[in-house]
Amino acid sequence: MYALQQAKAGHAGAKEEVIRLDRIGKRFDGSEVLRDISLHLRKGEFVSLLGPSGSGKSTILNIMTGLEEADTGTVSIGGQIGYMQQKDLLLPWKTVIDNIALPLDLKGRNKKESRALAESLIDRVGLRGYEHRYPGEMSGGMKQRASFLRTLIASGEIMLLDEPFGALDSMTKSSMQQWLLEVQEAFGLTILFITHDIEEAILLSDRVYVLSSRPGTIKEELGVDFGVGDKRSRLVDPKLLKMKERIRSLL
Ligand SMILES: Nc1ncnc2c1ncn2[C@@H]1O[C@H](COP(=O)(O)OP(=O)(O)OP(=O)(O)O)[C@@H](O)[C@H]1O
Repeated sequence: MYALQQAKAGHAGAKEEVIRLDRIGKRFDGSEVLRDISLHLRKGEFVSLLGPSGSGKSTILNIMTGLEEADTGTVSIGGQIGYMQQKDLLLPWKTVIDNIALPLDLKGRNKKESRALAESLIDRVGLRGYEHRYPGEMSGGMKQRASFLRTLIASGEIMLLDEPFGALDSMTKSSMQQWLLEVQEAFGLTILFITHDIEEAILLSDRVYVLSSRPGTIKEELGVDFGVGDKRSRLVDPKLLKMKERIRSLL
């Protein structure tokens, strides 16, 4: 898998573009859902799409992955995409390790090799000791980490994450955010992250696209650069509040 072979290869600041959408438009049943959406991601970036419900965020990811077709505009993708959808659930009758290896099984890969690869990465997602548990025996955060690893193993260096932490309580959410930044660093991932949560977008991202709805358009693209320390220090930075207010005024 490319992402694993290229671990630590990509970090924010690298310039190569891996995704570009140019002037995308989309209608469903005659109703305009997306208008003139242009955005890009550079290798190693963490970019968020922040917007109200119905602004077309999931549709944008569906267009990137080819699940939906744009009516107008162009899509360029330069890498392997992994897509973790909102409804991405683990199969309750399979153990964690079998759930993680499932996409490889579906691709017809050797079962032993698939499990060995899943095993080798289980520490990275903090699930050592839980490999043979069933999803029903695990917390929401653990299930999300297993689901994330399943997506990562199946695909590649670009991860599209549709509200992965939306259903988690605030303490779990905050530890998962930290975990995600560490995994991004370890695997050199490029991440496009959908969220409703303004603070979450600011804490995690290098850039944020703010969308408005009906139809979904990009209201603003904001660079998040507080200048000092790692992203965790943003939590206590006075600039956080200002930026939150600014984004709230756009929504
Ligand atoms: N396949 C489809 N057929 C018809 N309408 C659709 C389809 N997919 C999405 N829509 C509509 O397009 C609009 C945008 O949906 P989308 O799920 O992309 O928004 P979103 O910003 O991701 O919303 P949320 O934050 O609630 O997940 C909604 O009004 C939705 O009902």
